[in-house]
Formats: sequence, C-alpha cells, structure tokens
Amino acid sequence: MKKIKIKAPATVANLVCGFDILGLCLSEPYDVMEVSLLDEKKVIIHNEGNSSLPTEPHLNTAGAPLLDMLNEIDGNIGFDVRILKNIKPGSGLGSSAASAAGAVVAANHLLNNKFSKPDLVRFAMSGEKVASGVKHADNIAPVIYGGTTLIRCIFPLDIVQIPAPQLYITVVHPQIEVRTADARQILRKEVQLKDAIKQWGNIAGLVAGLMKSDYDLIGRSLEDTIIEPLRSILIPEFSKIKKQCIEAGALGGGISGSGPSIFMLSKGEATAKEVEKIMQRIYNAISLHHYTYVTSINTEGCTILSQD
Ligand SMILES: Nc1ncnc2c1ncn2[C@@H]1O[C@H](COP(=O)(O)OP(=O)(O)OP(=O)(O)O)[C@@H](O)[C@H]1O
Ligand SMILES: N[C@@H](CCO)C(=O)O
Repeated sequence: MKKIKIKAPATVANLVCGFDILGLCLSEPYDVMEVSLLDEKKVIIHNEGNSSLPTEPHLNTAGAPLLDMLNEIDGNIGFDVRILKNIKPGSGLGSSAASAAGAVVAANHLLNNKFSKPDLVRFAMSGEKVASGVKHADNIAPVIYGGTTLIRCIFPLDIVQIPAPQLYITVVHPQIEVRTADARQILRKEVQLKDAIKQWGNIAGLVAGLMKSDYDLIGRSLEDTIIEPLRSILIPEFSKIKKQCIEAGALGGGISGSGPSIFMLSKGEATAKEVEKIMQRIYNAISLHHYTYVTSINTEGCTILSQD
C-alpha cells in the first residue's frame, strides 16, 4: 500500500469535569486526510480547505508527530500529507488533534501497523504541543481508540477505554476563535481542596455513570467548579444556553475542550434536536453566526475511506 485516505474525527475534550483526562470521539464533523509514502526522509504538508494553516511540517500539528515517527524508523521513507480541513481550528472540537492523530494513524497503516496505539498517542501529542504549547492526550486518544477515553496518566501513558451507553451530542460552534493556548493561560495554577474534592466526585461519578448506563448519574456529574467559571466568560450566552438546554431535557454539558463550542448530552435524539433549536434561537437573537451538529459517539475513531 502506497496511499491511504482516512476520516479524522472531531472530539470533545474534558467532558466538563475531566480537564485534560477525559475525551469523547464524535461521528461528525471530521477532516479527510490523504497520506502517501515518499522514498525520501521528509514530510510534506498540503492544506486544502484552510490556507491559513502552516505548511512547514514542524509547525503543523500533522507534521510534527510524523517527524517524530520518522526519527524512530530506519531507511529512506517519508510522508506526503493532504489535509481537507472541516473542523475549524480554535473551535474546541479537537481540530489540532484530528490532524495529529489522523496523520499517525494513516502513516501507521502504510507501515503495516508497525507502531502500537500508545506509540501513536505519544507521537500525536507532539502535535498538541505545537498547537497549545502543552502535551495533552484528551483529544488525541479518542481519535486513536474511538469512543470515550480516560487518560489516567501521560508520562508514562496509561489510557483506559470507558464503555458508554448510546448518547446524542448536540454541539454549537459560535464563530469566534478561542486558541487553546490562550484558554489555558487564564486558568489558576492552584486549586482549593474543597473544589478538588467536588471535582474528584464528579469525575468518578461520570465514569461510573457511563459504565453503568446510569443517565441520571451522568447528568449529575457533568459539573465543573474549577475550569468552567473562568473559561465560560469567553463564550457568549454560555449560562443561558446551558440552563435552557437542561430545562429542555438534556442530561447536561458545558464547554467543549477549551471552547468556544458548547456541547450537550441527551439520552434521545428528539431531545438532542430540541436542544439544537434552543442553541440556534439564542445565537440568532444576538446575530452571532454559528454552526450546530446533532451527532453520536464514534466508537471507531479514524476510519479508512480508501487505500491503494
Ligand atoms: N493541521 C492543523 N490543524 C488545526 N490546527 C493547526 C494545524 N496545524 C497547526 N495548527 C494550529 O493549532 C492551533 C489550533 O489548535 P487549538 O488547540 O488552539 O484549537 P482546537 O484544536 O480547535 O481546540 P481544542 O483543542 O480546544 O479542541 C492554531 O493556532 C492553528 O494554526
Ligand atoms: N484539555 C484541553 C483540551 C483542549 O485542547 C484544554 O481544555 O485545554
């Protein structure tokens, strides 16, 4: 095989209470990436659909992980990467991670699966370092493993797949850009013990709720007393959207990744669509351009579209 085309999906990181440790893979939106083998040790990046992204491999979140991968391979091979970007950078939907994880998954197929999934996460985290200055795997792991993932530790890597019941995810992406690097800058470095205790309870409750298909417990645990109060001020109408969506029957939700997208989880599709209408109504009322998605959990992560 010389060439492969894949879907690299969007993700929701943090899942409200699990800052940097929980993530969920979405069925939509997704980028399309085509990766071809070269007979020279180099990486070439072509951006299709978003010309503002860097083409220098070490500055592109797809390129940096592939350069790391090439450092661990003998011989004269390299990769030519075409990225058709549908997930807007700075959206909070894991745009940087889709490119980073998609690139290494595709390249690994071309190498007959030489590397393990934890190896791929390790390479792909270099992409997140390029995007936000920090290695974190909460968007990367769900793209590589699919479904819902817990990053118990990144050094050394310890990734746990969390089984989850069927859930519908409604996402609204207001057309403002929040760079993860900036959204991390505003966080406090210290956390009060009483807030940490509350957060630990919610993380454990959310994981238990997902594993037991206990929808009420999932809803009660979607609470964040540490990050959300600081970041939500960057997102227009955040509290109004959250309150009205929960009143309409959503289990709960909050900021997707570092924002500005907001996500809500619902048990049924009808509720998820009602939630979408509420999001649209609130942003239309202030004339804020936005995109919405009603989607589901993608249990496969990256999928192959074609290969030859
Ligand atoms: N292939 C790429 N795809 C997306 N962003 C890239 C890529 N290469 C470099 N970048 C840079 O990464 C930054 C976007 O990443 P950032 O983490 O801020 O947004 P995000 O991935 O949409 O958000 P989040 O991680 O909260 O979901 C931008 O500065 C962008 O130029
Ligand atoms: N956990 C990361 C996800 C965004 O990349 C954050 O919230 O900063």
